[in-house]
Amino acid sequence: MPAAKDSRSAPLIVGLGEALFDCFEDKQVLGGAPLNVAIHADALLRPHGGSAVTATRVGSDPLGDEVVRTLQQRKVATDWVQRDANSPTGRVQVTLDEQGVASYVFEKNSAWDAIEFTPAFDELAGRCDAVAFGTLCQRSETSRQTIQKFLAAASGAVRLFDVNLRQDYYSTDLLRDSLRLANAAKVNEEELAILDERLLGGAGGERPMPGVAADLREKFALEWVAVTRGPQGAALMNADGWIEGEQPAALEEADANRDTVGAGDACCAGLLTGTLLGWPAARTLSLANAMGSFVASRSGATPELPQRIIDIVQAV
Ligand SMILES: Nc1ncnc2c1ncn2[C@@H]1O[C@H](COP(=O)(O)OP(=O)(O)O)[C@@H](O)[C@H]1O
Ligand SMILES: O=C(O)C(=O)C[C@H](O)[C@H](O)COP(=O)(O)O
Repeated sequence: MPAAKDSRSAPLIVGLGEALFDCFEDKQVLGGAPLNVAIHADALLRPHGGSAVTATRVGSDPLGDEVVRTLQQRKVATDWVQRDANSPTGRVQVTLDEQGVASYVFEKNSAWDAIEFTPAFDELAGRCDAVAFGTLCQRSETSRQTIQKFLAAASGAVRLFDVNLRQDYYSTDLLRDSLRLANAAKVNEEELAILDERLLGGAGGERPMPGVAADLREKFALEWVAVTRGPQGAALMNADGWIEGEQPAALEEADANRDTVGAGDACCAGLLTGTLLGWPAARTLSLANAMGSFVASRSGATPELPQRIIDIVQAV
């Protein structure tokens, strides 16, 4: 795994992007990859004196208030939550299939689209140890520029591109540019096949995953490429080759109303935590799988972590 920026004892992770509400048929749940990563990573790093935050922008509306209130309840600092008086907090319509697998339709022109690269963001970028970002948070020209500036200022950090591909919001150029800004990537199987086809000249889905991950890693000079594979768990390609962790738990004892929303984000929190704590890749992947399967077994993206997961991070 890439080493943390230095051996500081209080690692700091930033989830950079849009905090939003996942709107299901019968409920509205706070989410958005950056917020999910921040809440989970903060809980994981706390026993080590570390923390995580989200750098985001929400409306000056009741949903924006709820974002701030939820972060406060989960003891995540809100200093980098910008408020926008002119545009609403983001919302996404989520539809679940019979397996609880989600598809998304995003509402346009949300507060995030006007995210500013402020001196406070600059200061945060300069001292964080890891930052996670995706494609969705680069819908507007303003947000694209803010992401670029933040990542340039975070040049010493682990910069994880979690592709989080939503079909309406990506172009090949955006994918290529994002991979160039990153030094690590997390994709699911479908995203890996799309990147193979679009950026590596593959037929898409025909080549074995380790080979595609190795080519992606080499082409974009990434330290590692993690591939999430649903119930098979995550694996990653780094300088040592293709590495697997302990498999995720089956979802037998899962909530009846479970959904997979946020499983990938929880996995990212585990990947970044293990990386910053200097763990071997296999152990990091085991934590990522424990996180992913726990969140996949529950409703919503940010259930409170059980003690058995905190025990994994606490054990030396
Ligand atoms: N059905 C499942 N059973 C056990 N673990 C799961 C299941 N679905 C997801 N996970 C865990 O969550 C991680 C992320 O899920 P996945 O659906 O592959 O990613 P993404 O949400 O990014 O598309 C997996 O690597 C695995 O650890
Ligand atoms: O921000 C986004 O990209 C969203 O779609 C909002 C969702 O709350 C999560 O991001 C779901 O993420 P995963 O299920 O882990 O892939």
